[in-house]
Amino acid sequence: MKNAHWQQDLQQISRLRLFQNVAASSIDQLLREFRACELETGEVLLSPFNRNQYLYLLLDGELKVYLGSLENQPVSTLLSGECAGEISFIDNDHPSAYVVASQPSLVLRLHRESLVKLFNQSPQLMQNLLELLCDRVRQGNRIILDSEQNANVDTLTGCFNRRWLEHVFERESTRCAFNDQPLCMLMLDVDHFKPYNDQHGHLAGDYALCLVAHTLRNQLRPKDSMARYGGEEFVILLPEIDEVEGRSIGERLRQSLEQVSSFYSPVGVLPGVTVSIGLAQMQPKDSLEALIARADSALYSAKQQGRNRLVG
Ligand SMILES: Nc1nc2c(ncn2[C@@H]2O[C@H](COP(=O)(O)OP(=O)(O)OP(=O)(O)O)[C@@H](O)[C@H]2O)c(=O)[nH]1
Repeated sequence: MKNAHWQQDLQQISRLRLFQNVAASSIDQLLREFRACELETGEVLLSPFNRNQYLYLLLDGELKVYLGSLENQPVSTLLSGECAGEISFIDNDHPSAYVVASQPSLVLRLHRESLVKLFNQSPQLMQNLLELLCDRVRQGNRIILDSEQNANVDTLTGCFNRRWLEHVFERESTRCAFNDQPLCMLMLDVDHFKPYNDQHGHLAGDYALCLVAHTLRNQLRPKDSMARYGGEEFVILLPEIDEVEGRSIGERLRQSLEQVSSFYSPVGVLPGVTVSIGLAQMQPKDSLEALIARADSALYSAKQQGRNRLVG
């Protein structure tokens, strides 16, 4: 990082979030504590491995924020007017993220020794700093929520995955048991999927799985839950549905796929697929494992009996 010559521009400074509503007379005095520096593209401004002593204000250019590793996707982009390093500037600890210049950038930096001076000179500036910190906390929470959600979603089909099924079963089984309501599980497996892949290619197989997920999901109620349980296996939870009704729902789902003789995909027109289905109704005190074991054994029978059918 090189020191830069910077022509003080009060109008530009008063637009910075940190200086909003700070009296112009104070800004002039406060700015004496700041130094201007230039960053080259790719230069690492903050790293969790180096203690940070500075608060940075981005005047020009762009900074990217990375969590964990520089190999990851950036979690946010800082544009001119924004701050970097405020957390480690205040708690005098290591930064929690990498901040890297993604363009040649100009920053103003402030050493933490000046913190007390700022505190005395401008309560408004300290309030702005606190608001910036609140933004960071909220942004961090959003990142946690997003990554939690991604960890629950299967990237190929957009269905929820096995991890999420565990979570939702806990909730739905407790709710149904409490309300004295039944709960049914359907376990579905695509028939002859290995030969399908062998004949049409793995990518075609991927599109067939998307077709299955899309066709099934479109027929479910909002309170039903569908997860991709494994490669070509899906699990559906039907709260407040008993075995009899579950059978007719499963049968309807099976038929809806049977009726798709071919479908359009980015690799051309492909034949449809059928599914075999195992059905099981939750028994009192059933664990997810126990219910899955019964649905799986019914599915095995459906395969044994010739596939493209429902057993349970
Ligand atoms: N294209 C694709 N194939 C997958 C995916 N996950 C699993 N498979 C394939 O699914 C096939 C499952 O084959 P098997 O378990 O032998 O069963 P099957 O050929 O469907 O036969 P039955 O289940 O007995 O009707 C394997 O060839 C896996 O490679 C995936 O995400 N995409």
